Amino acid sequence: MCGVLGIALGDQTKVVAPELSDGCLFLQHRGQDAAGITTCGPGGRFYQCKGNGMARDVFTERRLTGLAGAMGIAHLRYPTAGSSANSEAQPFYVNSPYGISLAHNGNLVNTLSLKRYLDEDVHRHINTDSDSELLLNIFASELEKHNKYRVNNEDVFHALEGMYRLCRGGYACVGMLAGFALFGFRDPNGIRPLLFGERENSDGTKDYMLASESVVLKAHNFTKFRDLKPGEAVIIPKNCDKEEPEFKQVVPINSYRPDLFEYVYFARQDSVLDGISVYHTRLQMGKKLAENIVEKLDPNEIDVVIPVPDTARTCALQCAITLNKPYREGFVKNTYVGRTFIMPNQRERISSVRRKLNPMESEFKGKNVLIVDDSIVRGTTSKEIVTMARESGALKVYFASAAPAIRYNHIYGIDLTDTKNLIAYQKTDTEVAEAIKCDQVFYQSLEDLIDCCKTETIDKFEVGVFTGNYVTGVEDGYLQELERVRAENKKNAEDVKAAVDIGLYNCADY
Ligand SMILES: O=P(O)(O)OC[C@H]1O[C@H](OP(=O)(O)OP(=O)(O)O)[C@H](O)[C@@H]1O
Ligand SMILES: NC(=O)CC[C@H](N)C(=O)O
Ligand SMILES: [Mg+2]
Repeated sequence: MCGVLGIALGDQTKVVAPELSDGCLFLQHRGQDAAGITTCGPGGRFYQCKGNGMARDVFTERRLTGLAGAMGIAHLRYPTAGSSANSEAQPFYVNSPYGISLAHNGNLVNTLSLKRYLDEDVHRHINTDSDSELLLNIFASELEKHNKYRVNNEDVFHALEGMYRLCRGGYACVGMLAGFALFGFRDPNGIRPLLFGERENSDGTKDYMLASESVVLKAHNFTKFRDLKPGEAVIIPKNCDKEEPEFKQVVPINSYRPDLFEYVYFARQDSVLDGISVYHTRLQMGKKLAENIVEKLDPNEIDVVIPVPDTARTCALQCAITLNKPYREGFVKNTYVGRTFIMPNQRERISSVRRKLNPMESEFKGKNVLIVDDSIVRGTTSKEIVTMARESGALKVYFASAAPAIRYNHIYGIDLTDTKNLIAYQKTDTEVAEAIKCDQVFYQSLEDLIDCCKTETIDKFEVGVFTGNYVTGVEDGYLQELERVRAENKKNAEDVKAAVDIGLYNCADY
C-alpha cells in the first residue's frame, strides 16, 4: 500500500520538488521503506532522488535543490513484491520510448507471464524483482508500438489500454512522459485509490495534483478534487497553464471495489477515499464492534476500553461510548517509532511494538480490560500488548478487532506470502485467543464491516484478505514465485549488495 503523488505547476518557472517532498510527509504512513522523487525540468530532462529510508531522510535539502522542473512524481514504498532493496525504490525510469518515469501503488498478480512476455516477445530488460518495473515496461512497450517520432494524448491512452489488457492486479499509478505530460491511472476495479485535484493561483494559472489520499490535496490547497474512477486515466500536459488536463475512461469499469483494508488500517483517518470518510467508517466500526461484543459477553465484565494506538483509537473511542464504559489511553505511543506492521522483518516488528507502546500501570491494575485494535494480522502487536497488560496487573484481558479474522493473503498490498504467518490461519477464534493469550477475542463480522463503509454508490469492496476470493483472481504459481524470491532474498541477506542492491540505481550521497 505505497503512496504515490504527482504535481504539475502552471507556472513553469517554479520548482515542484519542495512541494512533492512536503506532500510525501502526508503519505508516509503508506510506506516507510523507501522514498523517491523524479522531476522533469528544462529540455525534458529527468532529475531523480530515491533510496531506502523515510521521506525526511531521503529528501535532504541538498538533494532537493538538485531536482529541477515544475512537474514531478513521488513515491513512498512498502514493498509487496521483490525485496526491500535500494534498487527497488521508486519511481522507476526507462529511457525508451520518449523517457518515462512511473510510481506504482499496488501489486500485479500475473508477474510470471509478464516477465516472460517482456523477455521473449518484446525483448525488454528487467533489472529487479519489482512488479512496478514490469508495469512500466509493459506501458513502454505498448507506447513504442505507435512507432512515432512524437506521441499525442490519444496514443498514450491507447498504450494504457494495452497495458490494462496485459496487467492483472491492483494498481494506482502516477507517471511522466519526458517533456510532455504528467499522467495517472487506476486499475479497472478501483482496488487502489487515486485522486486528482486542482488549485487556482492568484496569477490565474492552475496547478494539478494526483495523490493516493485526499489529505495531501487538502493540505496543499488543491480544494477541487475527485477520485479517478476504476479504469480511468488522466493526462496533465506539461504546459498546464495553456492546456487543460484530459480524462478518459480507458477501459470499462470492471467492478468498483476499493480495498476494504484502506478503511481499516492503510489510510489516514482524515482522508476521504472514493467519497467515503475513513474517520466515519472507523467510528462505525467501533459502534458495530460494541454491539457485537454485548451479544457474547456481559458488559459488566468490562471495566475499561483501551485502544492500541494509533490506528484503532477512533474505533475504540466509539466502542467505549456504545458500551458506556470509560475509554482510557492505557498505552502511550512513542511517536518517534513508525508503523510496526509495515516494517520489513519480524525481529524488527517485535522489538518495535515494545519500543513504540508503553503501558500505564494505573489503567490496568486490578481491572478487566477490553483492548481494541483495528486488525490482528500476524499477531505481533496483540501478543505483546496482552502480555504488557497482564504485566501491568490487568485481571482479565479481552481483545477486540475492528476487522474480521485474517486468514488469507492480501495480494494487492500487504507483504504476506505465507498464510501460515497469519495468527488466525487455520484457527478458530478460541484458538486465536489462546495464541495471543487473552481471555476472549472478538472479531467484527465481514458483513458489519462492509456496512460500516458502504455508501449508495459503493457497496462492494475488495475483501480477499478475509475470504480468499480475489476480484482479479491470481495467476497459477504467482504466490509460489513470490515465496521463491523472498527465500532467495533471505538467503542472500548476508550479501544483499551483490544480489539485489544493484548499484545502477544508486542514491548518491552527495
Ligand atoms: O497483528 P499484527 O501483525 O501486529 O498487525 C496488526 C497491527 O499492526 C498495525 O499497527 P501499526 O503499528 O503498523 O500502525 P499504527 O500505529 O497505525 O496502528 C495495526 O494497526 C495493528 O495494530
Ligand atoms: N505497496 C505497494 O504499493 C508496493 C508497490 C510495488 N508492488 C512494490 O513492491 O514496490
Ligand atoms: Mg496498530
